[in-house]
Amino acid sequence: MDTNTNFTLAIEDLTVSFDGFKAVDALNFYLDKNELHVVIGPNGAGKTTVLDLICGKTKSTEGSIKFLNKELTKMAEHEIVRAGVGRKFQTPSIYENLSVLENLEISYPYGRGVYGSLTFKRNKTVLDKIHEIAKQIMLDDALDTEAGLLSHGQKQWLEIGMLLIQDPQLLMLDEPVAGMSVKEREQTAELLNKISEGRSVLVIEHDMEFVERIADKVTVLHQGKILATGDMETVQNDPKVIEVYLGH
Ligand SMILES: Nc1ncnc2c1ncn2[C@@H]1O[C@H](COP(=O)(O)OP(=O)(O)OP(=O)(O)O)[C@@H](O)[C@H]1O
Repeated sequence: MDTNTNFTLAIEDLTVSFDGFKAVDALNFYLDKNELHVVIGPNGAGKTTVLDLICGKTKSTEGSIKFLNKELTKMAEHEIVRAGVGRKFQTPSIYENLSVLENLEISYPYGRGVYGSLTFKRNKTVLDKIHEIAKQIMLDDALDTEAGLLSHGQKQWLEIGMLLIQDPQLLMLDEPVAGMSVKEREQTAELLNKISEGRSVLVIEHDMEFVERIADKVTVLHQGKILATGDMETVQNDPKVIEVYLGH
């Protein structure tokens, strides 16, 4: 695709083969600003691989991934992060022996890495931002708490906060509510709805009740291809989707 688009993310003809097996097969996928899009589908459908391709962890065999009209397929992982793509993996990668505040501070986009960040003086701009994010992720009362002492759900929120502080235009989350309590799921739904304002959010999720709560759009992936895409109701009532995924 050589022309510019208004989409935050425009994926065209994206294919990746692992020893001849196409885990993602000629995928076309578009994401708007302010859109929270959930990808669902059976195990092995290619969901994680799509996120791996976007963040540069896996290189495509063919096709194009344009993020804000920048071609990502030729960029290194750290360049993609700097361009404004944040990704949260299933297991949180927080620093357990640092406080919530320090975890957020380390992620602030000045200097990179633990030593780079901590040698900077805390200034008001940074602290204001940390407080703003902490409030958003419901950890403003826990700023001095050691991250290792947080609940499972709070750890997930902290990691989301560590991405938000970098203000990504695209945020990708892999099964964000796995292992969370009912209450934490509700709070996470609210959080995700809020953070999709002004940016694009791409979520992989299996919990259909949660998907229904958050999704502006849903795409069902099956054998590396799109089986259906649209709003939740359309997708849920699609006979092909019921057959390969929801009916089980
Ligand atoms: N690096 C790799 N090398 C070889 N095969 C791979 C690689 N990564 C993924 N695959 C294969 O590609 C297919 C899609 O995997 P993927 O993890 O993307 O599925 P998924 O939809 O995320 O599944 P799940 O819901 O189980 O996480 C699987 O058959 C998987 O074994």
